[in-house]
Amino acid sequence: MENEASGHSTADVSEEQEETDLGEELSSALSADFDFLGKPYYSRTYTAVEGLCDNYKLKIDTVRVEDVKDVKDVKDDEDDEDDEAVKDVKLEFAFPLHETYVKKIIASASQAPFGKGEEKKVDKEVRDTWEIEGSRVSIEPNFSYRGTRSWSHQLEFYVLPDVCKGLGVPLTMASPQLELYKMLIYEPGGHFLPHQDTQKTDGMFATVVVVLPSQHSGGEVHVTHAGSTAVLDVSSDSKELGSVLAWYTDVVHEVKPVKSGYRVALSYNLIHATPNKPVPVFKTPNPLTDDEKTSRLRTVLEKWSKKEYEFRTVEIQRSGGEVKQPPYYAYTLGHDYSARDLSTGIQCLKGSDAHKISLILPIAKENGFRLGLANLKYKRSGCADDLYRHEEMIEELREEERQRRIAAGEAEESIGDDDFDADACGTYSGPISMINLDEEKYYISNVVDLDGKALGTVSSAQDEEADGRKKKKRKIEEVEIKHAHWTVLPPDPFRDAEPDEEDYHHEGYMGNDPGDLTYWYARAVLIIYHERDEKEIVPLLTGN
Ligand SMILES: O=C(O)CCC(=O)C(=O)O
Ligand SMILES: [Fe+2]
Repeated sequence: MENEASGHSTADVSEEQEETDLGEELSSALSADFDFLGKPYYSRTYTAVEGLCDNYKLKIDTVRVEDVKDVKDVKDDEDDEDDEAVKDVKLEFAFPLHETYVKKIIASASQAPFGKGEEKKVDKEVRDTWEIEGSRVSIEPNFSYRGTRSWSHQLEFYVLPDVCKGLGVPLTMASPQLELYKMLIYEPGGHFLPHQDTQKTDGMFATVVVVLPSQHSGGEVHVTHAGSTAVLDVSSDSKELGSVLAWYTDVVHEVKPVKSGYRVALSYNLIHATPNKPVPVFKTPNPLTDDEKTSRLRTVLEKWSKKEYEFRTVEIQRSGGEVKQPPYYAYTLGHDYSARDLSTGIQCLKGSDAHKISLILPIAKENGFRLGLANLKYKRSGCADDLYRHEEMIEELREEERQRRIAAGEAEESIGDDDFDADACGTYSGPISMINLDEEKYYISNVVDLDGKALGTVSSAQDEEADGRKKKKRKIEEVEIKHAHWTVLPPDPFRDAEPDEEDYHHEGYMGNDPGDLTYWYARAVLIIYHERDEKEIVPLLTGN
């Protein structure tokens, strides 16, 4: 669509060159759905070399004896302080967990209930599992191996990155947190029928289970998502090796009965840690792989970097001058961000935008491109269809009056202008649309780099030094984007959007002029340009 924002009417310009397709190719590469990264569930066994649980010991605080009826054999050597029926026994076990150890652990465990929220039930048909509160369980380095790092280090450096990658959790977000919920022990026959996990705390979006080294067979987890089921079976190396299982909370899962041995696991809640950001959800796969999508973008940027695309030049016939396409693009993002958000740079980005830009950034950097963020405003103004609407309204009222007269048996159904007072009907106040587009303009403001620093400013220290007048000048208002039909991607991004604001003026229906209608749309954009063009680009984007 040709538009006023170019500053020239179509009659003034003629295309001088073949249309370049950089804008089109870039738009298509950037519009790819980069969201497919993972699966709704994940499992892996850590190798002997990785030794997830080697050199660690399991430590359990047994409960106060008086609180537990069926505690079997937790008695410690240094026995009772008489009437205080309190035992604060700490049990410690090295891995792998032998049967005798597990029996001791079970002695201070209780039957795990199931159910939603407050309503918890124990029913061994549904769930036959022993459990111990997470707060009573810890894994610590075994004293004899001094160099061993903390268990939380193992979680942070092995388990969490693996699980996030497996589940496709965008890595630009602050890492989600693993919070120990329960220790679970399955004896032979132990199982849990199909269910979904409830969200136990705010921001919880997945369950992570660390299956500790303890020999068993059976106890595989069947996970079902979108109609297909997979089996997560980590029992074969369970004697020596630790494993991890994970699934999003909307995945239905079942723990099949343990056939032999003991399945001992730590269940963790995986909690989204970034405030005000959407909780990760599993995205439906897109037919193109991520690699294909990123390599398509890489190809476009490499070609652009090597100047293999022509930017457009048009001749202004009347003056004989020339208009050149500015060498940058503004690609509309999925979410909107305030100026304040943008001042934090890449950190403000939400969900799919965060993910997309984190993938684009290294490719852009490699090829000498700079990325920025900005607010984009789009204004469309034209004529309102108020005259037609008003006319329609009068027609409807006339028809109602005609029907009334027929029903009342009044002589004539035809109503002339004279016996129907249109003025008395008031003004039309229903919905109004635009019937004639007179002008459209795009404006850009708050252009920042990915650190949130305003484009064209040198450093915040220099900002401080600048006198008031200079500062004011730096405070960039809105700059009109000339040739927006070349620069803004994807083309015509607001075609199907609802306006964010609407402005309507009319003179009253007695005049013959329709009202003026203006629609405003706002979105954030990703700015992309080659570093060699920075000098040319900055004034265009900042007005300075
Ligand atoms: O033991 C497991 O692997 C999973 C247990 C489970 O599904 C649960 O605690 O909700
Ligand atoms: Fe579960």
